[in-house]
Amino acid sequence: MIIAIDGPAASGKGTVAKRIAVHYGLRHLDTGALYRAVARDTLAQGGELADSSAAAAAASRLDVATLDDPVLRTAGLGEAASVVARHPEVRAVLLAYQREFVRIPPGAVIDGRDIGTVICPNADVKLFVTATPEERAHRRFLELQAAGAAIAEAEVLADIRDRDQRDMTRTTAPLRQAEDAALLDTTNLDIDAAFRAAIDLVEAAMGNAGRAD
Ligand SMILES: Nc1ncnc2c1ncn2[C@@H]1O[C@H](COP(=O)(O)OP(=O)(O)OP(=O)(O)O)[C@@H](O)[C@H]1O
Ligand SMILES: Nc1ccn([C@@H]2O[C@H](COP(=O)(O)O)[C@@H](O)[C@H]2O)c(=O)n1
Repeated sequence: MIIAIDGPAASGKGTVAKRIAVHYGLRHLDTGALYRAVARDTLAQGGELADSSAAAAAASRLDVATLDDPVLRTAGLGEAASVVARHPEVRAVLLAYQREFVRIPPGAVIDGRDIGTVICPNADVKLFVTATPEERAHRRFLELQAAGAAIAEAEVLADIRDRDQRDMTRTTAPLRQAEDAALLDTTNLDIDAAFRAAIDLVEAAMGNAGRAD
């Protein structure tokens, strides 16, 4: 089974994806970490984020064992990831890894920006998780603050708006809801409520009537 989850930054898609994966005993892939790692490596190798050749070279050499590097969660690498993510050459290299990941039985829960539209257009279930920019900025601010980052909430909101704009307007694989994806707005839902709503949508898409609780 393949469950594809897309949505903008800090909408809660990764949190929901991880819990759905545990619930159904599936593997989980956070594809944002791939782009963050490519940005990290491009810079570490002395390249420019805007240089598609340097970024594609970093993508081809990517060591997926480094995807749990805590530095990937910093605000700067979120922004940097959205720059390398604009290069079609980078996306082509990462597409192969993502398709291979979901192909392994029993399937996977995979979250990102273009999963339902490009990576897994035939996924069994597609969700599009969203929330208002203000709510997303607040959540990301709390997360960064807990990690010890000194950043103002207004700055986080400005970053989120910039990133939304870049992700939605790029030519290759822009962020958008797939026509057959179910919408989950988590603005007024806490994590448990968002998870239960997500399970209801997954079960409905599979033709079942079960609940998470
Ligand atoms: N429904 C919710 N209510 C409150 N906080 C939430 C909710 N869902 C997630 N969070 C928190 O918001 C932050 C962002 O969530 P998460 O990382 O799941 O978002 P995301 O969409 O995967 O973000 P990104 O695309 O940037 O990786 C985390 O700190 C998470 O704990
Ligand atoms: N499938 C994807 C996933 C991510 N991106 C880009 O990476 C940036 C960081 O992603 P996070 O989910 O970790 O916030 C994101 O802003 C996108 O530019 C992507 O293009 N496709």
